[in-house]
Amino acid sequence: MSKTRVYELAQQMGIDNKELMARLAALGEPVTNHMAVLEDSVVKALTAPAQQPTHKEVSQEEVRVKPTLIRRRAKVVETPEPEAAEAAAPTVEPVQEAPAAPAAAPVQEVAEEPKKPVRDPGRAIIIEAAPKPAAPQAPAAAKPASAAEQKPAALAAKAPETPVEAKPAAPAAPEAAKPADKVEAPAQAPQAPAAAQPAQPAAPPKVEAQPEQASPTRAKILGRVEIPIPTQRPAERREYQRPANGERPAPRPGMPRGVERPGTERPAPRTGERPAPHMRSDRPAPLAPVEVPLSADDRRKGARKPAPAGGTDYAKNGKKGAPASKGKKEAFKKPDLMDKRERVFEPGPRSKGKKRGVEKVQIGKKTEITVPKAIKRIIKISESITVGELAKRMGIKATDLIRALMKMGVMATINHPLDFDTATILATDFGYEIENVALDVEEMLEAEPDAPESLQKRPPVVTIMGHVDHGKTSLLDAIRETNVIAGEAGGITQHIGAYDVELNGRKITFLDTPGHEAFTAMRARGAKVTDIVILVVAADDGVMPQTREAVNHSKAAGVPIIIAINKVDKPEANPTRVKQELMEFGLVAEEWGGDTIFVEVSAKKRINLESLLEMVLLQADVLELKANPDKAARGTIVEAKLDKGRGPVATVLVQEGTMKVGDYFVAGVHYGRVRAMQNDRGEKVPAAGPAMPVEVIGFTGVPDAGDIFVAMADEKQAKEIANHRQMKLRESELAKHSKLSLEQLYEKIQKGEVKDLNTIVKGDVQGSVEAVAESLRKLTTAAIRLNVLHASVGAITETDVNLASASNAIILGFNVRPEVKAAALAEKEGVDVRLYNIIYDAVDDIKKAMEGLLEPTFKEKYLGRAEIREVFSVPKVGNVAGSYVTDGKIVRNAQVRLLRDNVVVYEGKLSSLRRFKDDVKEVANNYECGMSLENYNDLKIGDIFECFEMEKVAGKL
Ligand SMILES: Nc1nc2c(ncn2[C@@H]2O[C@H](COP(=O)(O)OP(=O)(O)OP(=O)(O)O)[C@@H](O)[C@H]2O)c(=O)[nH]1
Repeated sequence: MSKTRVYELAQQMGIDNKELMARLAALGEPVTNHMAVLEDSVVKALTAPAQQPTHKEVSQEEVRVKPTLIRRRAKVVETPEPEAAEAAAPTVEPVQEAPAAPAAAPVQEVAEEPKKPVRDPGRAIIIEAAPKPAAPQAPAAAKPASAAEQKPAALAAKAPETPVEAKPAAPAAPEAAKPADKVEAPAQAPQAPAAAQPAQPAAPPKVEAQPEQASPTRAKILGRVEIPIPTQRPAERREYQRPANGERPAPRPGMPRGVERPGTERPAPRTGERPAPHMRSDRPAPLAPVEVPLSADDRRKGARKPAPAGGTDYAKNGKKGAPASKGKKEAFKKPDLMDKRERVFEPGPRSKGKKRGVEKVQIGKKTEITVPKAIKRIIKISESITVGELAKRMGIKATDLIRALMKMGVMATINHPLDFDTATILATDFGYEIENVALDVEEMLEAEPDAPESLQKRPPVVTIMGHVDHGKTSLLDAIRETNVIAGEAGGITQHIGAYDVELNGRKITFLDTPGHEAFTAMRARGAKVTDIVILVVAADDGVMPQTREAVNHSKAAGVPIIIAINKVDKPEANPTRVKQELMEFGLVAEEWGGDTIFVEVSAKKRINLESLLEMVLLQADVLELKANPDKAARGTIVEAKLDKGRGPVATVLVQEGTMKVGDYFVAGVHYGRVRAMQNDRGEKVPAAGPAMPVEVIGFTGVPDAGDIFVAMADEKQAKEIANHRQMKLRESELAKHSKLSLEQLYEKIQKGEVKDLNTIVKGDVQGSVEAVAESLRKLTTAAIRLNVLHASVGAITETDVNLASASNAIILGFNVRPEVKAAALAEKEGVDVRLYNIIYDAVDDIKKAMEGLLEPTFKEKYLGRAEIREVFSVPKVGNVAGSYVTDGKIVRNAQVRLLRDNVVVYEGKLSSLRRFKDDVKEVANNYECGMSLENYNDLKIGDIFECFEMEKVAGKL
């Protein structure tokens, strides 16, 4: 003992090197590092004071119970706490290598002890603590057994008794010495609390010796709980049983948390084999001497807590009390909470129980049935609503709604748009009401009927139509120029899509979009702009196909026609023939007893232009065209464009009211404020009255020709309506449905929605067109009248589709095809285009549709087109067409028809389809290929192959 180093002494005392160094410094023996050698006197000085202040004395009482067993009882004499001394449990140490016997002994010995402390749960810890001072001794006894593992423990055990003995052991197993030192510390501080704390590391060797019986551990539990708890692993068992009976064992709440865990803390013995000076269980021990005033309970807690908590060294420096009380709180509260939770949520012992419990609670909440207030059961929709949106607003699953729809015979997806009626029926089933707010918006925009006294005469709006080259543009220009020269000179003519001319102080507005295409396109958009149509027919050419079309379009729109027989200056002009030809359309000249105005003019020679205008004014008088100029403006967009400098610009034809600069307005899906207006002569105008065309700047977007323009009271309103329309547009695009198809006809007839069936007939020869038209007219019944709006020779054009769209008509084609653009437009507009080879089939279809018997089972699906660029004659094969695929694709096994000037000349199958020398299944767009037809050799350059296939369609009726 002559040489004791700082770190050794620190270990012996169970304190940090630093702390020891601090104490040394306090003693006036400063050291520089932990390796410094201390004199015996210094060591004594350091260790002695710890004993003096305490009022406790610890002595060992050894009794050799058996030859292999020594019972050591630590006698603690403590003035304030005599119980502690009593509580000092006897420890039994195995002597020699006889693990079984000593193991049994301690149980017996210890079992006696708990009796006292059992009354107070806190005392249970004393019982646990009691063996601890003895525990170090146990290994001491084991030491001779020369079990290397036990060495440290043995040293530790010996240390308190005969430190001199322990010393030699230390060099032999320096590592092992550490635990010994730890244990030694309490020995040096023989007070009960100090002794209690090191117990934990000391106990393990016993357990190791007796792994099966683990008597020390068991002893603790038995002493602590005093209920019939199984002797083996009580803590674990309790843990396991807890969820099963849903409640914790009674003693638990009263017990500090830390106490319970030692049961699970079996690995503790390792401390014996693997010295761990840092372990928290050791820490309280060295500090114990300083904490003399602590109660026995506190000491116990302090001793127990660190190990199970595996936590920090909060037991130091007097903080001990706090965690202990916290532990109690937890001990009382947490089990309560757990119990509640278990009772409520945990049906079984599984850990998943918690989750399940949570789920159950949620399910419980969901089952609450709440009926929304009446006001909340009204769903406002605009025109249409998707299935998903309706379900969302009703708070039901979309699948439920889809199921309800299926019951109604409607197969729908979540994005399927529902119209107002369907939505109403569905919503009623679910206890909701549907309110159509779209109607409100449109109602807001509806023109109020004007009081008769507020109406004033307005200029007529005229459109010029006619066949190509009959002089429409020339006539328009002639009228305008004449008028400009006659009127205000100097103005720079602007093309704004419309202009007005003046005659005898009266104005006439001309729409500068000659041709019935524009007229019908605008009408198809719902705009009724034109009051009078001037039909130009060249006197030298007579009635031509487009003349007929123009007549039909005008008639379909119900607009009166004035015939301008043009080019009368020409020598070959024959106005009488024109009059005769037009009689066929019911346009009979006045001098021949009819009511149609005919004017013979010459645009070139400016002949009779004034009388033409006079006739227009006369017709306007007949029509009594009037409007109220003293209200907010309403009109139609005639033309619109995006100007680089000015942004969106549109020509508005005011139809009623007066438009002023600064007015807010809405036009189609756009809105804006009139920033500036100018007329066709480029003059700025502050206001525009009825029938006056003006170019307006101030749109937020480019509107479409035919959009209705309405001046609004304020911007907010205009914006709201425009947004609403945009939404509606999107919805209607989604809900795109045909205007009228033959399949729907019967249904609509039944509902009384259709009184007139309008058709447009197109054919390859005039004879068949007339025959079809005549046959169709004969189908007229009392319930439904069949109108042939237009019948002509040639391909189905965009104009035909527009007319059909505007008049809700069906197009019937005989041996003709729609032009590509026309087909696309028909698809877009939802116009039903039916193509036939036999007249009988067409008439029969209409008849069946009217009777509700139409059962279409196949529908043609267009695949693509190829144009013949070259024709080769191949021996034994026949003619092969070198073709170029211009649209879609050509498929070898699909059906094909050969079109010559859009007239079907052959329909059948391909006999071959090749790319270079290879037979191919299909050829895509923009590729060349060789094609030949089965049993048909008349192929010509410029012919078109149209490839299609027949698709089976479920009968809709
Ligand atoms: N002799 C004579 N020629 C005329 C008269 N009106 C027009 N033309 C001529 O007829 C041709 C066609 O005139 P346009 O005004 O272009 O006919 P359009 O109907 O507008 O023709 P598209 O715009 O192609 O539909 C021009 O060469 C004109 O010079 C006329 O009154 N007399």
